Amino acid sequence: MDGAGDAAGEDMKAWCRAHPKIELHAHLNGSIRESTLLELAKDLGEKGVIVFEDVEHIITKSGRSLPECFILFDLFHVIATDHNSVTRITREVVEDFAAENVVYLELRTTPKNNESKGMTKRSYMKAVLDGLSAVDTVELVSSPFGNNRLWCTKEKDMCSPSLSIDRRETTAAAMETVNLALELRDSGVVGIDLSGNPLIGKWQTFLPALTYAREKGLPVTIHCGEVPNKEEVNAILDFCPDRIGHACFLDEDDWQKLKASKIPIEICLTSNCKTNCVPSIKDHHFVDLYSIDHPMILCTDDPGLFSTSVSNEYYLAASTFELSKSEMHHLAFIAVDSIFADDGSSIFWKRSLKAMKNDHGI
Ligand SMILES: CNc1ncnc2c1ncn2[C@@H]1O[C@H](COP(=O)(O)O)[C@@H](O)[C@H]1O
Ligand SMILES: [Zn+2]
Repeated sequence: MDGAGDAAGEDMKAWCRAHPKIELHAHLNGSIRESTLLELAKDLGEKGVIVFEDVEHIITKSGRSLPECFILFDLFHVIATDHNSVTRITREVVEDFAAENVVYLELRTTPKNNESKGMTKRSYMKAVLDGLSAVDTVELVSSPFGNNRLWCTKEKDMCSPSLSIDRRETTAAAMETVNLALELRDSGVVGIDLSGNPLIGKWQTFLPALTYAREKGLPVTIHCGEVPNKEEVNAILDFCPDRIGHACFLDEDDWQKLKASKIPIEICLTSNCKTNCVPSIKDHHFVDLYSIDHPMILCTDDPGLFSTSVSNEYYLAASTFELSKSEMHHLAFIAVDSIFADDGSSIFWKRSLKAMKNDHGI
């Protein structure tokens, strides 16, 4: 790239970082700072719970296949699953998103039982909610429009948690998670996610809990087509979730169904590339979906695990698909239509972004 190209790239990078953004697909334990993971692992090493030297290189390794990611998550859960560390990582993760001008964050996490730490799904979620309350005000990057206006003055309120069902769980355990989510609605929980190793578990196991969530008015998002599984993709599309994540391995007839359904898709460019779910970013299904205006949201999936950020995902989209600032602005803005928070806050965020649009004539 020549000097002018470099400068344009740097300008777009700064613009993507400073632009107000919405993140709708991030897993708490996939978003932990590497420095925190290393520190917690070192502590456990000193206590003799793990051998630090054995895990250090696994934590810092950058390229990982999809199966390797799930081995790593099991390690993260050993390192980070006690109440205090859950509270700490939640606070840090939200502050990190806020620091790059994420104005609304749906952070999902799998409530966990861990008898050895006296942890139940409920106490795990209490630790997460404590972390949200402990979020400090973050100094936001300045606006891309030359003033220093803050778009999110109360970072504490920017995060709406969702509860994940892990594909390793039974129907009863999935049901317990949905009941917990319903119980915690007043504390800000906004939805249910189905995630976990896509090679494990059967759709029929989770369907009763997902149907129950829907009956109770709790929005549902589902990891769909992360590996080829036509039968399941079909069943998910028939269920018609409020959003889906990934959508990498779909046959032509599934694509037609998905496009007709207008179900918003959480797009995770780096995650899909690093786990070899797509051959390269330029071959990503984003291109086809963008050309027909299908609702999409640029997301990170696991910013810690994949060394990325929402700003970086925006920059990747802008630079790979040659999108202008105004096209990127449109992409950031339409994400508001897919958030799970109730109408009031949805309208609020929409207004914030609209005000910016009017003020700056974008
Ligand atoms: C890479 N693509 C992915 N596909 C499917 N599930 C994923 C995932 N990335 C993360 N998770 C799910 O999120 C958990 C970690 O966060 P929490 O402990 O819930 O906060 C993982 O154990 C897995 O169940
Ligand atoms: Zn995910």
